[in-house]
Amino acid sequence: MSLTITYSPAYTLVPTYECFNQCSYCNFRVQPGSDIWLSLPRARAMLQELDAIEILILSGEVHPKSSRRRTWLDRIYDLCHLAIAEGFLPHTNVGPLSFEEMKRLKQVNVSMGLMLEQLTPTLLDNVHHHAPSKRPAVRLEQLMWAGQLQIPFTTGLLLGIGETETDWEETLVAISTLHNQYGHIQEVILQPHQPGERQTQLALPCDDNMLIRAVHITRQILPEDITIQIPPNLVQSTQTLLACLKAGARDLGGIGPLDEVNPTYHHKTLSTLTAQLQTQNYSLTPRLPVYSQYDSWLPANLQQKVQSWRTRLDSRKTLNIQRNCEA
Ligand SMILES: O=c1nc2n(C[C@H](O)[C@H](O)[C@H](O)CO)c3cc(O)ccc3cc-2c(=O)[nH]1
Ligand SMILES: C[C@H]1O[C@@H](n2cnc3c(N)ncnc32)[C@H](O)[C@@H]1O
Ligand code: MET
Ligand code: SF4
Repeated sequence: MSLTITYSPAYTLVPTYECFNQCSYCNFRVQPGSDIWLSLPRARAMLQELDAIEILILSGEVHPKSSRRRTWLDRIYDLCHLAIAEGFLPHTNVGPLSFEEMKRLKQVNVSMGLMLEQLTPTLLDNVHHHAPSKRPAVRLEQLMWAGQLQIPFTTGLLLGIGETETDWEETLVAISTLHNQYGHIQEVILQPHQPGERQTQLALPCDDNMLIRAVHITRQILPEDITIQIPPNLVQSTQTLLACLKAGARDLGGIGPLDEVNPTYHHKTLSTLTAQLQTQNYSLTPRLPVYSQYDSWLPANLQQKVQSWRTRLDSRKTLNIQRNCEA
């Protein structure tokens, strides 16, 4: 029997690249006011004939006290609503939200996400010096609210931004503690930092051995029911990817035409990834952006859409098995 590795067939919509934070490793942000926000008609056009299930809504941030904050959140809500109307399942990751904002977006998302990055406050003196959204207390509170609101949640660690192994452990223990309380963390991303062309401060990439070590440590600390996700385009070799799987990673995250956060690091095609995984007897299979144990947490209309996607995926798999048997 082969071991199943999952990925989410995804397409990313970016409401705006403008962001009031300046994380020194970011290749995504532009100055507030210098960007034209994604309009609904343009988004509708982008969503035509996509081979995706998940729509990842990934955004730069408008300051919580700005007069434009309400318009920004409305646009995010409307984009999620549009994605659902077009037959997709939204997952929103747009930085910290107020409790009310999060509650509102729960109505139009099958899961949501926010990277914890790292809990250590030392990063506020360097990479996060101009990034108030990255204050550890603010992000921890987000994870707690998501639990209270019963939102299936994705979080993760950004690796190689100047933290120590003890910092990883501290962050992972905090995630475990919150999950033990609310049971809402479906997956944890181990995101190796990779330099791009636009970041304000040149920095080294996260070394592959460091990533493999992080997977080992993570598997030891996190509860069994949290899946470890590795973005395959950010590892430097196939060997490393296979070593991460051996160490306990089970998911490759959203795979689509463009990684908006790291646009210079392209994904391999699914058939290449499938072949590479097969050499070690892993089989690659698509999944939804919500793990099935959380289906009952979703609003009724979204439960219906998720059910029909599950049926579609199951029949696709049966077809594949039949084809393999005939071949
Ligand atoms: O294509 C990407 N997808 C990213 N995703 C998407 C992720 O791969 C999928 O949306 C989840 O697996 C949900 O199915 C994130 C989701 C989060 O909630 C938090 C952070 C990320 C980071 C990225 C990313 O850098 N690139
Ligand atoms: C959406 C997520 O993308 C991650 N992120 C931001 N910039 C980079 C980079 N250069 N390399 C890898 N990950 C990055 C952060 O962890 C953020 O929370
Ligand atoms: N701004 C959000 C965050 O950092 C999501 C996008 S980052 C490119 O959490
Ligand atoms: S990583 Fe997110 S919060 Fe930081 S500057 Fe980039 S878009 Fe803004």
